[in-house]
Amino acid sequence: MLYFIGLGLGDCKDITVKGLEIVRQCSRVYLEAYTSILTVGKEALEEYYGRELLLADRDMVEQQTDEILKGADVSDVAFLVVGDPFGATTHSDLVLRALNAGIQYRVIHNASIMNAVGCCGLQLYNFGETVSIVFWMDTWRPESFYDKIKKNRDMGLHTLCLLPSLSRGRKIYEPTRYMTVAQAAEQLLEILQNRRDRGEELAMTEDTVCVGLARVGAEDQTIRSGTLQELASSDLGGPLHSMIISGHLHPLEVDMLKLFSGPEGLKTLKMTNSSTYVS
Ligand SMILES: C[S@@+](CC[C@H](N)C(=O)[O-])C[C@H]1O[C@@H](n2cnc3c(N)ncnc32)[C@H](O)[C@@H]1O
Repeated sequence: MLYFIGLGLGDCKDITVKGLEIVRQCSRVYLEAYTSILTVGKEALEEYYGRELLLADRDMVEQQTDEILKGADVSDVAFLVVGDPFGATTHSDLVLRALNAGIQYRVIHNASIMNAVGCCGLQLYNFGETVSIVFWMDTWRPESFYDKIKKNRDMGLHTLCLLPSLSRGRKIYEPTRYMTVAQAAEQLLEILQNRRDRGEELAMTEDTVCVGLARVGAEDQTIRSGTLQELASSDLGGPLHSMIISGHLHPLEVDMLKLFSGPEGLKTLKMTNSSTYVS
């Protein structure tokens, strides 16, 4: 049996009881190490689970699948994924390859960033398509995520933006580079300026209400609501970060966001339903 086991978002203890029992009885346990991370690191997981973990980077999962599947028809193998195995991650290819090789599989679910973002008070019902923001390079500066945000906002929907965390390779579990909420907000501000220069009708402005979320589920989880401009100069600490661009805001959502509006006096500002702050 191949078990896909979600680890949750916070630390080693977020694995479910069912997941932990399976990890302890499997013959091999792989830790998927490229779509997300737990900041506690591999060693802490190994100590808590009482098992050695084999790192599975993108190359292994996509090109050396046989190594993961070896013997899973006659013994149990676990494949651990941070968050939920099917939350903003697709391991369908591994599922299909397992079935093709005559290997059964089971999924042990856990919390995902896709649902945990509800902690900021924005209703999950009111979210549109999730987008992934990418690191810009000198000559490669795609803006397609902005167009998706625009589609969502045109329908009054919030947008969850996942921010990249790039792992250096197989032997290194911690990402060497991750995008902060401030960097994502800066990229969006630049796109807004580009689109304004082109005379386009904008999806949002510098004053649109956004939410930055860092290390959701961990002890030091940090949530910050503010305008896009304000988030561009925020510092939410270490990885991982996500950001939400609000759509139409229900009064209850506004009340919740005010809880996270920071020390700089934003609490004296009122948010309107048009998703902008007014003084
Ligand atoms: C490709 S998704 C993988 C999601 C994972 N399978 C899950 O179900 O949560 C990884 C992205 O989700 C976001 N993310 C994951 N965990 C997070 C956390 N604890 N706090 C904030 N953002 C997080 C980050 O933007 C990160 O780069």
